[in-house]
Amino acid sequence: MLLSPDQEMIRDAVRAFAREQLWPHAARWDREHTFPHEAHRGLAALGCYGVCVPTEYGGAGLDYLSLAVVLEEIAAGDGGTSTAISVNNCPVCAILLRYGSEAQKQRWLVPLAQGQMLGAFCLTEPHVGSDAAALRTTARREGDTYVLDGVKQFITSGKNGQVAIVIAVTDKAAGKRGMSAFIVPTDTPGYIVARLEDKVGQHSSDTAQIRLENCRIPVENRIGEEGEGYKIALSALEGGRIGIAAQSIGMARSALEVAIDYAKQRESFGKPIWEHQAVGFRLADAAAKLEAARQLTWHAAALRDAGRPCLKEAAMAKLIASETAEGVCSVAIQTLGGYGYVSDFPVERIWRDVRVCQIYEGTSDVQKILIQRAL
Ligand SMILES: CC(C)(COP(=O)(O)OP(=O)(O)OC[C@H]1O[C@@H](n2cnc3c(N)ncnc32)[C@H](O)[C@@H]1OP(=O)(O)O)[C@@H](O)C(=O)NCCC(=O)NCCSC(=O)CCS(=O)O
Repeated sequence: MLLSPDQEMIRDAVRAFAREQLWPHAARWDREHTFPHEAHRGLAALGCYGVCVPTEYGGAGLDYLSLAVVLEEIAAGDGGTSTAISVNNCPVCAILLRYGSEAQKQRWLVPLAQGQMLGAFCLTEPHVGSDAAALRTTARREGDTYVLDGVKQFITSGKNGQVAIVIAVTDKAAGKRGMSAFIVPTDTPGYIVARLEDKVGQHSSDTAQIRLENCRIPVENRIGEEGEGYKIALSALEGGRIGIAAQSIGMARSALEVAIDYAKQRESFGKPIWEHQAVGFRLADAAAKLEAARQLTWHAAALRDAGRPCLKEAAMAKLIASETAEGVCSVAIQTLGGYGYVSDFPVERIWRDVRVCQIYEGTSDVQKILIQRAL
């Protein structure tokens, strides 16, 4: 698949930003667990917060292929930053765009797409991950308000975000049709950041456990009708998975570039290790697999842009890209030998950052469920 001249221009602009403003700082953000506010402001100014949101709602008015390109470039600069931006785009902005009322779009989508706010998505719970229909968090209607109670787990930007979309049970007896989606500003009393997870990687983005304790929000913050929450969540995850696939590719691409540079400089047995077939073939293999994953991802994005079903293709893209990316990072480490395993070089960090792409927004096994169903 080819990018259009406009998509190439967008790629080049975000790539330049990522090379100058993300990549040089990523190791320090990782070490110091820093959320890079300044870099986020720069990415927001570039239109990265609401890539597929129409311009009348504050977005860049582009398509999913452009979003995939943007996320690959951000991830090539810093994995954790790409995750926060990915979640903000999809599921968060995507849900408000597709299911939000006009008033909700004006109140929440516009600032989220412009980057004045950062969004979080609260589906997963401590005891409920893949089986997303088994949620326990409840939303009880009381007059003109809903009162939310429960615990949400592994929430990207749960602390640094200003608004969260929360999926909660409104009618237990109705099962999958008994869940609803709500907009919860994170400064609402009862929205409690219970803890920040101590993660293997992606230290530049916060992952929080959120306790909702008597958290009262107005009825107008419900998205869509009561009972539509599960469908809203699953439909948004479809697009989100294209984003995670693209991120995986971006992170792995950077690791591969480091490995190629190293292999061309490092000498053993009288010549650069690049000239040893064992090393060169390993890197060639990694580059080929990465390009295949990119093409699968772009294909899923193009289907979505064409308004065609892409549930299976999005699942395939996430499965293949995230698993390929870990393999490519491992090859990069192998190429650097001992130096690949220490923090003097970036490949161990990228390997840590990319590992979670096989887990969040649906594990590899969940992607296989979706693919198998479509066969
Ligand atoms: C494992 C699952 C795939 C199982 O799904 P189900 O079998 O329970 O769901 P269905 O019965 O197929 O669908 C229910 C309902 O939704 C509609 N639906 C489903 N997919 C779509 C779609 N892509 N677009 C539109 N609508 C859709 C479907 O038609 C049904 O509607 P009706 O009832 O017929 O009207 C599923 O549970 C699953 O995906 N599990 C994984 C959950 C997951 O990814 N969790 C991670 C969450 S985010 C996270 O990790 C935190 C990181 S971050 O901060 O984002």
